[in-house]
Amino acid sequence: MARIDLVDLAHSYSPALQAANIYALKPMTMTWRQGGAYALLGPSGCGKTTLLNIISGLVVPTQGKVMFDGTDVTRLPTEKRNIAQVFQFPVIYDTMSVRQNLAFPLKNRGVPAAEIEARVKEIADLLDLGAELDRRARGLGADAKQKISLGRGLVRADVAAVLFDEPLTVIDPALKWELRSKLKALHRKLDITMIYVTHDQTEALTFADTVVVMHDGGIVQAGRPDELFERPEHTFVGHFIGSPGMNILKADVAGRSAHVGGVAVPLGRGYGALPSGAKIEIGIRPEYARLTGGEGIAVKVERIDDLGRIRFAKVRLGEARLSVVAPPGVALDGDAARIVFDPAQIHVYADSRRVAGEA
Ligand SMILES: Nc1ncnc2c1ncn2[C@@H]1O[C@H](COP(=O)(O)OP(=O)(O)OP(=O)(O)O)[C@@H](O)[C@H]1O
Repeated sequence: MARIDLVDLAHSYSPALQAANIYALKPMTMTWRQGGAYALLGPSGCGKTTLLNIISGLVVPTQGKVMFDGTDVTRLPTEKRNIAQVFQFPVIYDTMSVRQNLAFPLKNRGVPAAEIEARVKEIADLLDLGAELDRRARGLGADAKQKISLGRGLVRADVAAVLFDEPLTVIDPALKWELRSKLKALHRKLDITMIYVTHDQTEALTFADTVVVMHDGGIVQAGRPDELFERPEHTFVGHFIGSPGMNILKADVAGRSAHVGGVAVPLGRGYGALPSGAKIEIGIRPEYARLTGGEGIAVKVERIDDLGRIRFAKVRLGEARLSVVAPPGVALDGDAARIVFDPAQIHVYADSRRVAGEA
């Protein structure tokens, strides 16, 4: 168990790339607290695996330090870092039984037999592998094999951290939900620092208590799932989290109102001088904008998507397109309609970063 500090860390994969100022990871400083459940979330190519490999020791960063509980481990090889890793595909011994597979990391470190037995049983029960303990791994399906991999990653109580790299990729969709909940329960019980890499927001939001969102080699926000939803610090977070994502609209902002395509939109906070020359946008989640029976801003409805529990309308406001809630009972007369926003839920962004505003 450890607290992990990344201090002024950055990485470029070669001197030539560095000379061209191309960094897979841009300079960052952050702390992963002991016992935290983190998800590292972002689209393909944003630098998640690079960051995970720097923490595990597979990659030495171009710049900066990795500290485990205050000790500099930047140049320490993986096997000396006392971490466990779970990859996309099962890493197990086919010829061994499930029990032997789970016991292996403990046996390797000379843990007493009675302790091994108890720990293997505990982990097997938590992962619903209790009935398979004496079966040979070879005969099991992909799901069960990956469960063994997860178990091998979690079986040691003394690890600094467990790193998961898209661990549920091979798991049947119906089982994914269950395994995610199990991992969360295991985290609560075991009090181990866990870092879970994924590009899937549902996986990240259901597993983690802190979601670290990466974009283009940098961390754009680290926060609780509700913070990412309610107060995205970067337009990328607004757009990437949520389904549909946040509406981001070009605007002119002065005081407590924004102008979007010539239409005035009242804001819940006041904005003094915004950085001159910056790109100014407002962001509003579809859940906080809705079609009305009469009042509000005139828009053109392009389509309605019925998601069962909720309906979203895609509407056009001048040049901008946005998603808004279409409440039950709101009758549409042709494609012309009106929408209202909840002013308290509108955020203002300057060059993609949220501006706090005054109450
Ligand atoms: N060995 C390498 N040499 C040069 N560039 C690399 C190398 N590995 C990764 N990159 C580049 O670094 C950037 C970050 O890649 P990385 O694999 O960390 O992203 P990722 O978010 O994990 O993506 P994915 O989900 O596709 O694995 C990308 O632009 C990638 O092309």
